[in-house]
Amino acid sequence: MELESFRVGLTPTIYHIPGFITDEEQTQLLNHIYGASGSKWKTLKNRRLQNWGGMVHEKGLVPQELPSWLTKITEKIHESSGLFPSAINHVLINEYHPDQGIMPHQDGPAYFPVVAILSLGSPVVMDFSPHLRLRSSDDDVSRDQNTGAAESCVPETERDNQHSSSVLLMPRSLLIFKDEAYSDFLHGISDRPTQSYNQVVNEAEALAVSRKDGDKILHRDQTRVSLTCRLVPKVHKNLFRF
Ligand SMILES: O=C(O)CCC(=O)C(=O)O
Ligand SMILES: [Fe+2]
Repeated sequence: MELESFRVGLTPTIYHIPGFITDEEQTQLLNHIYGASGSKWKTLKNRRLQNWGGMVHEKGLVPQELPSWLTKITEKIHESSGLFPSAINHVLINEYHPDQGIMPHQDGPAYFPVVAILSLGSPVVMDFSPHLRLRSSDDDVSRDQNTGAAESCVPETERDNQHSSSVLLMPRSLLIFKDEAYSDFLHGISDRPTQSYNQVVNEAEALAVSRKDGDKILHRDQTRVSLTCRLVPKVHKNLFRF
C-alpha cells in the first residue's frame, strides 16, 4: 500500500484509507464485538468501550493477549502501513450513539505516536485542532481518568479552532495519524446527531455521501463503532515478579 497517496489535509501526518476492510469483514468484526461478554463493556458518560490487549498505565502495558479476530486486523494494519516498529498490542473499541462523541483530547504518553482507527457503522466527523500549550509542556494538562487509557482533555477556551481541520470517517475506512497530528493536535468527535462536513479534508469521501440538494449535513442515524489500534512500547513482562 502506498500510504502517501492517502494523505489528507494540510498537516503532513493524517491519512485516510477508504474501504480498508470489506463489508463481510465489517460484519464479522461487529459480530465479535457484540458477541463479547456484557462485562467487557465499560460505560462512560458519553460512550461505551471495550479494552483489549491489557491495561494501559502511564508506565506501560500490563499485557493480555489479543484475540485472533483482532490480530487479523491489527496485523493487516501493521503490515500495510509500515509505521509501527513492532506488533500493535492494544485495541480500544468505542461505541457511539448518534448523540454521543469524545471530547477533544490527546492520547497519552504511553503509546507509540501512531494511531490507527478503523471505523464501523455510522459515518462521523472527527475534528483536529492544534493546541500550542501541549507543544511546550504536558504538565498542566488534566488527565481524563474515565477511560483508563491516559488521555488528556483540554477546555474549549484553550483550543485553537482557527487552524482546525476535520475528517469524515466513513464505515470500513482506516484513519491513521502520527507525529505532529499526534503531539500538537487534539482530536475529538462532537456529540451532535447532525454534523456539518462542509470543511472536511477528504473531499472525495464527502462527495460520496453528499445529497443532491447540496446539503452537507451528516445525519447520524446509526451507532458507530471504532477500533483504535495502538502500540504500547513498554510492556510489563514479569507481571508477578515485584
Ligand atoms: O472513536 C474514535 O474514532 C476515536 C477514539 C479515540 O480518540 C481514542 O480512543 O483515543
Ligand atoms: Fe484518542
